[in-house]
Amino acid sequence: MLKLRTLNKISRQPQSLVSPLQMARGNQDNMSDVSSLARPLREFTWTANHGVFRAFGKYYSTWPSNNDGRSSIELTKPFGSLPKYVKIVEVGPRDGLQNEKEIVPTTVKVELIRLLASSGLPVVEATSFVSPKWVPQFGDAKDVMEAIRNVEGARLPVLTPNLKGFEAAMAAGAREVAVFAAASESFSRSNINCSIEESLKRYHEVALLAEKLSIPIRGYISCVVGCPVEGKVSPSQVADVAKKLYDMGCYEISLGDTIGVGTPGSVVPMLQAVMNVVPVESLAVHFHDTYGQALSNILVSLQMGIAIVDSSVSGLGGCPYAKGASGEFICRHLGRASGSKAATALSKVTPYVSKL
Ligand SMILES: CC(C)(COP(=O)([O-])OP(=O)([O-])OC[C@H]1O[C@@H](n2cnc3c(N)ncnc32)[C@H](O)[C@@H]1OP(=O)([O-])[O-])[C@@H](O)C(=O)NCCC(=O)NCCSC(=O)C[C@@](C)(O)CC(=O)[O-]
Repeated sequence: MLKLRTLNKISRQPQSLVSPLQMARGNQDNMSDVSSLARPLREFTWTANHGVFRAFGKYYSTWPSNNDGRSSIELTKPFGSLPKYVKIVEVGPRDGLQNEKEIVPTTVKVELIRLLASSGLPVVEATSFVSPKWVPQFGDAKDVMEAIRNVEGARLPVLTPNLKGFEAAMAAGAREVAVFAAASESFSRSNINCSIEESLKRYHEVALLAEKLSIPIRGYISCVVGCPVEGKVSPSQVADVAKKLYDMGCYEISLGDTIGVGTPGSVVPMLQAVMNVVPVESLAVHFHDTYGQALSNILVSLQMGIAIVDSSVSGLGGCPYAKGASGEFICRHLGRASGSKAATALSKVTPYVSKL
C-alpha cells in the first residue's frame, strides 16, 4: 500500500488546462479510441491555474482537499494503462433537459434523440418516467418514447424511480431502464422523497420485474463525493449502495458527482472503495463539470480501468433537486480528442443541437 503526499494546492477553476487527451485518430464506430492515452501519465505535467499535477512513475500525488495544501491518500490500486475503448453513455435528453426551466417541446426532444442516435453513440438516455409533479419537463415521457420507437442504432434507456414508472416505461415501449439511488440520505430525500434504504427496496422490486421481462437495468448513485446538504460523502457509503444495486441485478453502476465538487483527490479513493465490491467493467462515471474538474476526473477514472463515461451534448445538465448542480461533461470534448467516427459525427450534430 502506498502512502503519497500531495504537494500543491489546486485551483477549483483552472483557466488553462493543457489537456493530455491528445488522442490518436481511432476507427471504431460507437466507441472512442483512447489507445494513445495509454501512455503512462508520467509523461505529462499538467498545469492548472494554481496547481501542478505531478506523476511519479506509476504512482501519483493527488490534490489536497484541505487548506494547508498538504494531505495524503492511500492508493491500494496503482494507476495502469488506459482502456483501449471507452463507451459513451449520452444522457443529454434526460439529465440535460431535466433542469431546463422552459418545457422543451416533445418534437424537439424527439429530434434531439434522433440526431444523437444517428451520430453513432451507442446509448442515448431518452427520458424519465418520474412524477410530472416533481419534474414537469418529463410529463411527455410516454409521447417521446412512442415517437422514437423506430429509432435505430442506439439503445434508449429511460429513468424509472419506482414500479409505477417502470410499468409506464414498459407500456410506452422502453427496452432498458435506469434506477437512481444516492449515497447521501439528505439528497435521497430531496430527490426521490425517501431514505436510501427505502429507495433500494423500491429498486429491488423494479429489478425483480425487469429480470422477469429481460429488461436490462442500470443503477445510478448520486453524490458520490459530495452532497449539497451533507458535504463530504464517505467512499464506504458509496461502495455500500453500489454493491446493493449490483447485487440486485444492475448490470452497470454509474457513479455521479452530482454537484461537480469532485477532484482526483476525492474521486480516486471513492473509486477504489467501489472497485473493491463491484467489478470495474460494470462501473461508469458521471461527472458534472461545475468547477471544471470533469475532464481530470474522467482521466483518473480511465487510468483506474473504468471504460464507461456518461456525457451530455452541449454540456447540458443538472439536477433540479441539487442546488449548484450544473452541466455535465461534454461528450464532444472527449469525442473530439479521440477522433472516432462517432465523435466526428457528433461534432457535426452539436451545432444543430444547440439551435434546437
Ligand atoms: C420518486 C417520486 C415519484 C416520489 O414522489 P412522492 O411524491 O413521494 O410519491 P408518491 O408515491 O406519494 O406519489 C405522488 C404522486 O406522484 C405520482 N407518481 C409516483 N410515481 C410516479 C411515476 N413514476 N410517474 C408518474 N407519476 C408518479 C403518484 O401517482 C402521485 O400522484 P397523485 O396521486 O398525487 O396524482 C418523486 O420524488 C420523483 O418523481 N422524483 C424524481 C426526481 C428526479 O427526477 N430527479 C432528477 C433525476 S436524478 C439525477 O438527476 C441524478 C443523476 C441520475 O443524473 C445522477 C447524478 O448526476 O447524480
